[in-house]
Amino acid sequence: MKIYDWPTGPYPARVRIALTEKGMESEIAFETVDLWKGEHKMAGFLKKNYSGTLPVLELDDGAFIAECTAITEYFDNLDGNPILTGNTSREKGDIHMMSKRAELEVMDAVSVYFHHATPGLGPDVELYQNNEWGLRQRDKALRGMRYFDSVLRERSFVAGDKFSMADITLVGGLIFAAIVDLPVPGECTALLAWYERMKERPSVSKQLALKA
Ligand SMILES: N[C@@H](CCC(=O)N[C@@H](CS)C(=O)NCC(=O)O)C(=O)O
Repeated sequence: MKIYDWPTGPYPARVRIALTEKGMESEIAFETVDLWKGEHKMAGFLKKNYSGTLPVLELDDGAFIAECTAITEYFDNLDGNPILTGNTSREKGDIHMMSKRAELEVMDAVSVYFHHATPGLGPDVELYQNNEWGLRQRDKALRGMRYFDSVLRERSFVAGDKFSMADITLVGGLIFAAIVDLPVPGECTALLAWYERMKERPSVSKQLALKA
């Protein structure tokens, strides 16, 4: 199996963290696609992933799976021990909901801020930018951080009492926020404490040690 990615990219980080949690990294070959050169928007890559984003998993039969959540689910179920995406219907529902929420309210919002209200990947790649939309999404991300702070005041992990894909998604959001200099508001003490705990996990610390 092969993953097309950008090693320090915040979305690819989610899949790399999941692979380390599953102990599966050695089973995967990684191929870098240069975001700064816009290689992810070129015709050859768009055949692999219509959305023109990283990461993308290529299976041994030549099929492609895009989207961090889909790739994580695929790996998590390969060994019949889905520790990241849930065993029971209830766990699966809670994890899916909270992971989606971490994407919508934090990670994707930070991404829109990066692509629209900062230079993003540069003028050759960012063909349309809307500063006002980007700034609104920055504010949405900050509201999302406050929401997750309230969640983490009540529980140890994003989707309940166990580490899951939902934690990985929120970690990805905070990795991206740090890249774009969007700090977690200081009053979000539960979110900040949770993030410190996440950084103690080998999967997360290994990812954070990678340098751009
Ligand atoms: N919904 C996608 C988003 C992936 C994504 O935005 N990846 C970033 C890499 S860090 C990317 O390809 N950005 C380039 C762009 O949007 O032009 C997923 O979860 O995999």
